[in-house]
Amino acid sequence: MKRVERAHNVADLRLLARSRLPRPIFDYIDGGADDEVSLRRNVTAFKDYELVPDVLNDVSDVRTETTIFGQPSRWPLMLSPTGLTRMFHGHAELAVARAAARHGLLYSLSTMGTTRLEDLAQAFARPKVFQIYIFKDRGLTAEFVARCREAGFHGLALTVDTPVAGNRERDRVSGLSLPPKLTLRSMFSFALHPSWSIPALTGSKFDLANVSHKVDALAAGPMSLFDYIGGQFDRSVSWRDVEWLAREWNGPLAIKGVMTPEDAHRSIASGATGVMISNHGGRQLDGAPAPIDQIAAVRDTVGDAPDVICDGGIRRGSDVVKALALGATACSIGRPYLYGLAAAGETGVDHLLTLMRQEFERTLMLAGINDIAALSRRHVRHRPRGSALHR
Ligand SMILES: Cc1cc2nc3c(=O)[nH]c(=O)nc-3n(C[C@H](O)[C@H](O)[C@H](O)COP(=O)(O)O)c2cc1C
Ligand SMILES: CC(C)CC(=O)C(=O)O
Repeated sequence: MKRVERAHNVADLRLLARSRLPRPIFDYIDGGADDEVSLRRNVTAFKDYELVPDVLNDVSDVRTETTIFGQPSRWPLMLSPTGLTRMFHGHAELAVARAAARHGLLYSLSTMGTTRLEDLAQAFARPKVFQIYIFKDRGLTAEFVARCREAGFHGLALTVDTPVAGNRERDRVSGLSLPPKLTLRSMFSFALHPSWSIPALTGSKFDLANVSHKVDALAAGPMSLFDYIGGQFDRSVSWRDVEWLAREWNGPLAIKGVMTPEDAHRSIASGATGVMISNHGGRQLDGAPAPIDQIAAVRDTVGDAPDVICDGGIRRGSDVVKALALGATACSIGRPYLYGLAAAGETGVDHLLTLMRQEFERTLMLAGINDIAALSRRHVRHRPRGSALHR
């Protein structure tokens, strides 16, 4: 049995990823902003919800299919956009997208991805979403819309929680740069991981494939992520941009990084078809609430039609069941699939998606649910930590 197949859950895959990657690269995936309060809370908040089961409901056939961004999905999970994916494994975004396709799930490609959107589209016939960061060069945004339409992307996600880079102290300590460079502190860790380091430092590319034709910031040599974001991302982004993008794209559009019912309402009023409730996996505003805790209020405000996607902290299939019961259309994951990718490439992502799917289906059956449409708020009960039921 391969080592990755002995991983029984996301936590096991995380440990495998940690052993495979030089520490600065692992920390870039794993870390969050400031004191990492939101990073931890995103995960633990799920444990504050109990699942209240029904029984004797005939769960021999469980219906899990749904629609996200107007596209069919085998179950209510999608893969969030992550930048710089080639740093974690040489097969990068294509490996993740292929595994997602095998599982009948939507994949999202980041503006800051390391695969051209056209190449991804060609290799990935399944429904796909492009995530947009708005650069100071506004021409890029209009270009993305045209390129995505031409390449056959089905939806856009506009990330709005990154006007500046969050203060990721693990990256400051490790001296993480684009592309990675050796520092005195990191040299030892790179030397201990030759299978990562040799191809990485001697040739494989960290090309920001979708923007590098216009933004040549890295030409002068490695720079920190903080400097890159500070130099390139547009801080003046506002609701007018949402209205503009919704008009230009005229298709499924989610605003990623919305945390409140008010902003969710405004997103839909501005022309978006959905929101991703997200604090960027605790990598931006530390102290922001956990997405799971915001779902019910957001759903109550926007009504039944818009996509409400819970993004952040999902580590078990049972977490997806809880989010759906509270009113989410689906959940989206970042780190879990990156741990799988770093652990074993496409096989690792595949294994992760199999594990989460099994957990999801098992939880539904144990909770007496034979159709996800039947999940409702009576299936969850909020029991904040400290109750005797929690460790
Ligand atoms: C390494 C890494 C890179 C990320 N890059 C992006 C990105 O380019 N664009 C974006 O909108 N979100 C990005 N995110 C945030 C994810 O899309 C997602 O919101 C987050 O990972 C969800 O939390 P989770 O990791 O707990 O699942 C990134 C997250 C990680 C861990
Ligand atoms: C390259 C970055 C902007 C990707 C990102 O959003 C992140 O690291 O959280």
